[in-house]
Amino acid sequence: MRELRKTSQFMMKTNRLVVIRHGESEFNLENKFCGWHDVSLSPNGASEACDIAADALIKAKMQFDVCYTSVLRRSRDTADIILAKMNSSYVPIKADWRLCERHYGNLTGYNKRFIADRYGEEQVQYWRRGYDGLPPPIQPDNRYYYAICNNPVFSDVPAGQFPLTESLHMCVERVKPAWDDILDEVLKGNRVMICIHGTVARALIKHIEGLSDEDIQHVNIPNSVPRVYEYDLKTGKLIGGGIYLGDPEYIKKMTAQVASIGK
Ligand SMILES: O=C(OP(=O)(O)O)[C@H](O)COP(=O)(O)O
Repeated sequence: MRELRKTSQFMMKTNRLVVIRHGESEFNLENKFCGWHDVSLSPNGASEACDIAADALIKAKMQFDVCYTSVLRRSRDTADIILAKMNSSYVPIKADWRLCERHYGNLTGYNKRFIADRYGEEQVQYWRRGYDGLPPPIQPDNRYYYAICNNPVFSDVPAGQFPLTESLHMCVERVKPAWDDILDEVLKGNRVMICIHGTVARALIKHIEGLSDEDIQHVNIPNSVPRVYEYDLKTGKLIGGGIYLGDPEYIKKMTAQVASIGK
């Protein structure tokens, strides 16, 4: 991906878009698969949204006209915190179920190390990062099954489309129509922030950047680090970006932590 432009060349009219993963959640802290379970940010996650995400956006002099989130509270709360710190709480937030995290099936709620010890690291990494890796469907005896099925935040999910598990591939197909709506906003010149989740961000990034099924397996998204894209408003083409805002050493460390199965 090319670098963002530093100066206005040939009077090209462009618009920037930010994709960001929510701050650390309670399940991120406990190293548990989360997916469609609706957990809160950890105290550290709320601080990250304020001190890492918002500060990076303020430093880069970014402002927004509209923000997209999933319907899950870790995504919405992160957007609220960022916009408040930017003195931009007036920015409308559009919560869209199609931007929810990948449904982690029956892995939901389990510690990743526990699952790796039971099924082996190779199998777990395939479930986590293989493009067609499909965890076993969630079962009624999973302790989060009823909380997920009965969560009213999912009331907009059309009948027949409520998943019991999802691969990254399925997540890409779910996110494409939502992305078409978002790209319309970007190309109208509205400044958009998308505040979402690790795997649905990978689905979006694969689609936006045209990454191969193989290459996306190696992409890991740290919490609370803004990733910027730039579009040519005349042609509608992506002309730069996929660039993180923030301290490269911090980003490298946090990305490695996300890639790891952990303890
Ligand atoms: O729900 C999740 O992502 P989220 O914390 O971004 O919402 C996943 O549990 C992240 O786990 P993974 O990085 O092993 O795919």
